[in-house]
Amino acid sequence: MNIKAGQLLSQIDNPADLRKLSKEQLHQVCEELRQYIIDVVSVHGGHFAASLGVVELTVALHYIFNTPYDQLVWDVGHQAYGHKILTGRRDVFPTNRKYKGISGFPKRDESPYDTFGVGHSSTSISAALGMAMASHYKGEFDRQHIAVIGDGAMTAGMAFEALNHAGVANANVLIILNDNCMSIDPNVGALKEYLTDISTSPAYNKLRDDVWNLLGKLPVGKKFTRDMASKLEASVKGVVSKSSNLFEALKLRYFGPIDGHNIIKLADTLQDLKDIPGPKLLHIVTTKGKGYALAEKDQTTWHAPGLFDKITGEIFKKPVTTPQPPKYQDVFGHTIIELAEQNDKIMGITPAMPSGSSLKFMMEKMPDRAFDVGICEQHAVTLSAGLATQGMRVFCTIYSSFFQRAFDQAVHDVAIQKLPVIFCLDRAGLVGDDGPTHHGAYDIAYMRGIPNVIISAPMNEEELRNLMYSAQLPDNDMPYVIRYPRGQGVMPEWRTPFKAIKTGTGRKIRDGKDIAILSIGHAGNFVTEACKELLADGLQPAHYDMRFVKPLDTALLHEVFQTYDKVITVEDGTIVGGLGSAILEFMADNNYTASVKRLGIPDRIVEHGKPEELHRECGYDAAGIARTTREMMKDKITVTV
Ligand SMILES: Cc1ncc(C[n+]2csc(CCOP(=O)(O)OP(=O)(O)O)c2C)c(N)n1
Ligand SMILES: CC(=O)[C@@H](O)[C@H](O)COP(=O)(O)O
Ligand SMILES: [Mg+2]
Repeated sequence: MNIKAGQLLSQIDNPADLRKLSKEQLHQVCEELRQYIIDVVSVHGGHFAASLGVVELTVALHYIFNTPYDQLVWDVGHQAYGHKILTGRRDVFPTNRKYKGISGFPKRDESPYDTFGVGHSSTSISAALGMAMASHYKGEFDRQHIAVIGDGAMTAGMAFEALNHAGVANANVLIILNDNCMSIDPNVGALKEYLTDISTSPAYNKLRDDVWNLLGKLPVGKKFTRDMASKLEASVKGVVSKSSNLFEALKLRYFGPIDGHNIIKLADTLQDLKDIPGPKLLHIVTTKGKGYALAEKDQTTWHAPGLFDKITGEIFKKPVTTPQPPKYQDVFGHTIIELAEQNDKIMGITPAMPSGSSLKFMMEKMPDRAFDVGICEQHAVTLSAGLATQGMRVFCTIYSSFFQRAFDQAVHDVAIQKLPVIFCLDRAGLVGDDGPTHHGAYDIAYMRGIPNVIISAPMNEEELRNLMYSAQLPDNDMPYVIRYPRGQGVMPEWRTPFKAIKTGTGRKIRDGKDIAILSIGHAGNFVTEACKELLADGLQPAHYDMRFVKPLDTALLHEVFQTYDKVITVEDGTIVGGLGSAILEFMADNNYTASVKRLGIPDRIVEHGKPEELHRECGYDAAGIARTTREMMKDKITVTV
């Protein structure tokens, strides 16, 4: 379907075209940009509500600043669709997040306007500050550096670390705090309450008006002078003590809050702020999903709704005739409640993904035992460690790629102290459309080197339940990782009775001849499929579901290497340091020789696309496994004519 951009938008091939328009025409540009996002995302999918909320900001930024010379960094980048459309990617926008299409996030090698690659939150202030410091060093004093960060992303430690530095750095950086009171789910924490207070407090509103009056007195086109700056500071002091404004206390000039949907006010304000040197923060208030009523009303659902009918708002579900297996996240979400009903020491922690991880079920049912702590993975892990010191059995659920943030906490606070925190690493493996920033590729590799840690992965829903059950039993006194992928499992009837799985034991799924395939986790199902194909060819591979990467099931591995001289390992994770590497180490340590082929995520960045497309590209879908098996078995295949 050919989706047409509106009359003005279709003529904006880059921000220079936008800058030729009058300020009054910006209203129409905003309207057309919003409509184009709705038209394309409804048909092609992607993040939705966040981009709608920053339409006016996006237009104002590219109108006022000289991008890409002035450097604009979007935090997370899920809200940057308008930015992509205005910066030369309007016509390819329908390929957004598709295999070989443009990325759903800003990406440096995609456009000079994408100054910094993003996907994970709370990096924008550090990155923009780095750019600003480099400009200062190079004498590029006319260059502007802008970080756009949401109220959710602002809750992360990294953002505070950057603010702490920005306030004293001699650098020209503007931080725009896009406050919509939402993360993916409603934002949480004291900062959120503080921002609400600022936005509603009469003292701050008076301060804001004074500041705007002062700015309004600036002669058009005249630079903001030191004199003006000191008057502005005096006005700030006159209304509230500087130390009572968090950002002022951190030595950033604070402006706002202002209405982030008033395009003219935004443009004027940005124009004024351009002339104020040094670190400063503009607080804007916006509505996530602005301009699409259903999204404004249910912002969590419309964060990334999937395909929908833009007129009726109906979100399309895949038509299904047979009972479907649940998503792994939902098996986690329901199972933790069942376990918590039996074990009053169980608690649940998620850093900002209550819906995505399905911990929200427990948060609703047991609000004193399950918590969203904001986009704070490091805190989530050490908090879990603290709870564990007091005998709590904590299930800390984190997306595999976001868990990378908390590696040191996993080592220093959990593993060294041998605290039995249970890490449920959701979205492990290739996640699909979100691409390389979100693939859960590395967790096995980076956790495997840490002593005292158990690493497991279920092949199906039943195993996930049983691993969760086993991890919380009193006889487990070790940190316990359970990794599982995005999306559905394979068992429609998944509410199976709990059975303990002995740590470090795998299982034989099928006996075979000549070759054994060892898999970990959900990818074992690709092996099952491949085996069906191979059996039809007359080949008989054995299949073992290892279940644990650490400790390995050594008894099972001795059986494998004493029986088979050809082995394939399959994992939905990097082959560098993953299950395959662990098997090679076992072989070396035990003087086994066999031909081994490792299948998994290769040692390169895998881009975005549907998981099936990516598994195929990486050669560990069923067809790839069957192909590798045939190649290894070439000498054994007899061709009958
Ligand atoms: C480190 C990390 N943790 C979690 C996420 C998942 N995530 C993506 S967007 C988002 C909400 C961000 O909220 P905010 O910054 O306020 O932006 P908004 O969507 O409200 O515009 C979250 C939690 C992430 N991208 N990175
Ligand atoms: C931008 C971001 O980080 C999240 O919105 C992420 O895309 C969610 O992924 P899931 O769709 O797998 O929950
Ligand atoms: Mg927000």
